[in-house]
Amino acid sequence: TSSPHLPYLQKCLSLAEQSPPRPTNFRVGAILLSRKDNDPTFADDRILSTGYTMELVGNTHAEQCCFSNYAAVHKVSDDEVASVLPVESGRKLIMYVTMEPCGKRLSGNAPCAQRIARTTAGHEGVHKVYFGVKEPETFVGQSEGCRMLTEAGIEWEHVGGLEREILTVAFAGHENGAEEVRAALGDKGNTADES
Ligand SMILES: Nc1nc(=O)c(N)c(NC[C@H](O)[C@H](O)[C@H](O)COP(=O)(O)O)[nH]1
Ligand SMILES: [Zn+2]
Repeated sequence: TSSPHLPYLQKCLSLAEQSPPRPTNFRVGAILLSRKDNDPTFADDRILSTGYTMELVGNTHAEQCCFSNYAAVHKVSDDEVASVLPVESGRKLIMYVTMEPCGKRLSGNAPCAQRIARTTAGHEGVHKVYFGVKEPETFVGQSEGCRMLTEAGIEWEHVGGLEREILTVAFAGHENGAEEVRAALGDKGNTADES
């Protein structure tokens, strides 16, 4: 039986495919939604925002665009997005991202794990993040995103099954993308089943 999370990762993958290919980052897609507690079929999910890498002007990440899009709709600056995220008893904020939120960016811009963690400063914020692959070591070596989420008290979970597709899209702008996909598939934590 396939995981109920896969349709959301599939949608994130479609978002990632809209990202302009670059050798200097990964093409990633993200969704922010509100989920009713104890709702096993996710029937009452409410999509709040989506984003993909470089959707917005500048060197922007998918999760960053997801928050920025939401902030813009609610007429606040990116830094104030936490103040306009919905807080409803019996519901939690969930994020789906094709790739583990970054813990460090070579550009020095604020990493997405930090942006997600900031939503919980003084607010309920994001409760859990589901992602389809760990960040490959290409740019920053061993990824720190999950550790940063844990430190912020935010749950996270790797949902397997779409690793090859997600990495193929992520690496599309890279010189030797196919080789990097094979290497990343070999990494522990991204071992796709042999199918
Ligand atoms: N989760 C995630 N979403 C994205 O939209 C994206 N592009 C990355 N990519 C992570 C990678 O580590 C950084 O792209 C490099 O570290 C270069 O940093 P910049 O992107 O130039 O800030 N990761
Ligand atoms: Zn990021």
